[in-house]
Amino acid sequence: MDGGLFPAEPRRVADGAVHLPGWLDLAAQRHLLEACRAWAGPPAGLRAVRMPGGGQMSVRQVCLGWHWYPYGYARTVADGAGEPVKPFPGWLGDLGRRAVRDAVGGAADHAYDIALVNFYGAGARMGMHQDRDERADAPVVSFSLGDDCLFRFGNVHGRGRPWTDLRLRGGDLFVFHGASRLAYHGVPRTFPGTADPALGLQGRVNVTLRVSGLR
Ligand SMILES: O=C(O)CCC(=O)C(=O)O
Ligand SMILES: [Fe+2]
Repeated sequence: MDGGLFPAEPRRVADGAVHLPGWLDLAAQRHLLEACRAWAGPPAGLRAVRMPGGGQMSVRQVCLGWHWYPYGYARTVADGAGEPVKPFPGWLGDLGRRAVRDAVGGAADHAYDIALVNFYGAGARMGMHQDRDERADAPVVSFSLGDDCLFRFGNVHGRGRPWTDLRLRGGDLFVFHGASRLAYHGVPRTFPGTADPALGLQGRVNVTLRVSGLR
């Protein structure tokens, strides 16, 4: 954004992957961040995910609707104290459908029922992976808040090249669907201290919305 005077153009990153810089205005970013802070609290709050290999993700996460753990979804914190997962709020689904309408067009009637909220402190990163534990092919909607990051959007065949590196900033929307729904992607780094001071967030938060296809 150029000081907000000229809304940035949607950018097609790959077939089925769209970046809409600055889609959330400051008020919407504040509202989403405030909600994330509430969701981060116990029970079933922010946690460090343990991987099957024994390592720990550097990103801390809280889930709404369905609890993600490697590699599946449950209604409770199945890899923790077993508390029920927090509900997925209706307004967040509305926001997701609006995002898909702007990014993709069409009816956008997807019944979003999962939010994964990721908190990136300084030095946190996320390796190349597919979002493939869902049983539905609805678009994944991603909102970014706070610090900029380097976002790497790759291909459906593997973790390697070709990929496109782009900078996701606070307020940005990224949607991937269709031919890109199972593309590998990751966050090699964030840029600490780049968040808009008006937001009052140190670090980066990313919220992805998904349709589980689970009952
Ligand atoms: O932090 C991001 O921008 C990406 C997060 C992500 O890929 C995920 O939660 O599966
Ligand atoms: Fe992902």
